Amino acid sequence: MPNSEFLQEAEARGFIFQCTDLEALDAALTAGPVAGYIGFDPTADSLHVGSLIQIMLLRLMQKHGHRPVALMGGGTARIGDPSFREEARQLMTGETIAANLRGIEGCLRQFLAFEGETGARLANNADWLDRLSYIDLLRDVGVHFSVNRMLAFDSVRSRLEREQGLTFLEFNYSILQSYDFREMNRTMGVTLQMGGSDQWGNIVSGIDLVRRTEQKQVFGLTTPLLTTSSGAKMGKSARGAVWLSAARLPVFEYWQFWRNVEDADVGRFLRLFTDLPLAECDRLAALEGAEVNEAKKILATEVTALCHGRAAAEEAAETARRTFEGGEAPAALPATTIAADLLAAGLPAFRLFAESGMAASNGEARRLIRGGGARINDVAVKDESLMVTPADLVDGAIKLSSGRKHHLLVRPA
Ligand SMILES: Nc1ncnc2c1ncn2[C@@H]1O[C@H](COP(=O)(O)OP(=O)(O)OP(=O)(O)O)[C@@H](O)[C@H]1O
Ligand SMILES: N[C@@H](Cc1ccc(O)cc1)C(=O)O
Repeated sequence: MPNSEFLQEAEARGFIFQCTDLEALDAALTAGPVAGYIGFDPTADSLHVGSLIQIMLLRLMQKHGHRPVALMGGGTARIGDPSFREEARQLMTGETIAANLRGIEGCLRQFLAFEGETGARLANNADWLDRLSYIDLLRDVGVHFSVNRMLAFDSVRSRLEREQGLTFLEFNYSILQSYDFREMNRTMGVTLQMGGSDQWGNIVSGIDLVRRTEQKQVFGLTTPLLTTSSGAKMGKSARGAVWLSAARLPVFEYWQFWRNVEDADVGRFLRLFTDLPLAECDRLAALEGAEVNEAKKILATEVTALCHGRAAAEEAAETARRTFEGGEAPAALPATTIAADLLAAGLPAFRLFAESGMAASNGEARRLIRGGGARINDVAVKDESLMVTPADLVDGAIKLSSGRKHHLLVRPA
């Protein structure tokens, strides 16, 4: 059991996968404030819930009096991290990277407090990587890297085994991430780098560089790579990524994503993604039967409040309550099923009305929608081609209404 409060809570909440030297890190954290960083490449203009565990870990550091540093990879995004990726990333233009940086900074600011003495820090590695000169870099840093060792990392193995391989551009990525660690150690006193378990190779390379050139011990800590209980990579839904920016994903849909998690995930997600005390997470995780749904609503509201503010989260919860619990009790409504793969692929609203039997044909469904008489989950359908996907499921069903009196619950089967 670690002595430092940060590691104790990180462990209890399920954040820790691997650490390069847990005992020594624990001693450093116990001795005083530690600065630790996590890097985020601006590969899109918003972060998604896959990065949320990393953001929550930075918050946890801050809570326990340590200094979190969020590094935006404005420089590394020009290369693209090949770790565990099947194919090279599309190269991005300078304008795209600049726009993405603004979006990502917005996401990070939603979660971390950057003000004041104990505030988090925000950095951009373009500030130092863009200035590097090739031969100097090779002599200063390249000399400490063993190609044999770089090729042995799991994160690049599958690429090396395949014909199209790994470009020399990508091969340089871990050198630059290692350079970041050393640079931030020198200028900001950063002694810890964290990240998802896919970052292990890059993190260990950085630790090695600091040890060789600075004769200092620094640390690496990785989180598990989150999947849902059914094995899907966390963060992606049938509609694509679950984005943290409201411009990309409306707050209500974000709330819904958390409301619809699998029963077995409720406790784990409460511990990782909310600030609720552990005892409360355990209590909610132990609920069974219909009560699990109450726990999921609390999860959805708490997670949404951290990302979008409490008022927006409460509003989403209230919209859901009105939509699904407002009118008739959903259990009392007639119900039918629709092929699960049809819904998984997404289908236009008019087809759902026709497929489910709420309208006799596609034509009748279109007329119903045009006439303003169709509602999905109690929200009027204005566009007959509105795509309906599993993200619209609430308690496993989609409520269709035709006029005021005719309702039908549609469940995937
Ligand atoms: N499902 C996940 N669970 C835990 N950590 C994750 C997950 N997805 C991403 N991360 C972590 O978040 C940080 C940023 O991830 P990354 O840049 O690979 O995401 P991405 O590029 O948006 O996703 P993808 O690789 O699917 O395109 C890294 O530290 C990574 O390890
Ligand atoms: N390589 C990380 C991002 C990152 C960039 C620079 C760093 O110094 C650290 C991490 C990723 O792909 O998620």
